[in-house]
Amino acid sequence: MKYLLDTANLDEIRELSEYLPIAGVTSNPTIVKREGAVPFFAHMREIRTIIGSLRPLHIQVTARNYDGMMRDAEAVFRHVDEKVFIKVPVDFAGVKVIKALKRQGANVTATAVYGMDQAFIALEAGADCIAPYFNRMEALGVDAANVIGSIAGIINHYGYETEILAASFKQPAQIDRAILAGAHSVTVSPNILREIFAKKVVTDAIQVFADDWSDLYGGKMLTELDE
Ligand SMILES: O=C[C@H](O)COP(=O)(O)O
Repeated sequence: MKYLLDTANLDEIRELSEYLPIAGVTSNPTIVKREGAVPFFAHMREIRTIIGSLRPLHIQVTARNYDGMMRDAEAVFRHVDEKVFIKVPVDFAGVKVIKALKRQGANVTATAVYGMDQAFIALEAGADCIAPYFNRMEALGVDAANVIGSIAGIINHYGYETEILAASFKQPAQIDRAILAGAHSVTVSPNILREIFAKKVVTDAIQVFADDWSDLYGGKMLTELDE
């Protein structure tokens, strides 16, 4: 079970990967757009510097056809590095790209997955990761946990090495459901991750501990007590 950051914000990546067990970083063009028209490859190289070479960095192609997506992938390899997971939307052309990149030995993430049909084809095309869009499926009335559970079942049944990298979360409870359904990893925006720790019951409980300690020892910290 791994948590990735679904953001291109450098400050957030620095802080959250220092505090939380963050396994990598993902983005897509919409996420990059939130940072403004940054120098794209330099920005991605900076993310790589922050997370290091061992944690996966997923970067999405932007072209709409096979040749363009392959050129996008080559540009990412040239300007960032060859370990990047190339995120490829699972449309008709995207499946051809997934197959071709896997023949080259590249790391590939199949994205924009809204159902089992796309996921099963991406599995068979050899994708390393499949990114089902949890919240977007729920918004369509699809049982997202069931989709993830079914993909996980097929992966286990046939022995695929592909991992489910669940994406598109709008509430912490959706992350829980994706993991329980069988997602190997989840990619989550910084604000949703922070929400996990901002629950009032949690902050209240911790404050009571602090208040009780302060009452007991007249405001002295544990390290200020006599031996
Ligand atoms: O790259 C995939 C994103 O996780 C999609 O998230 P979103 O539904 O919040 O745009």
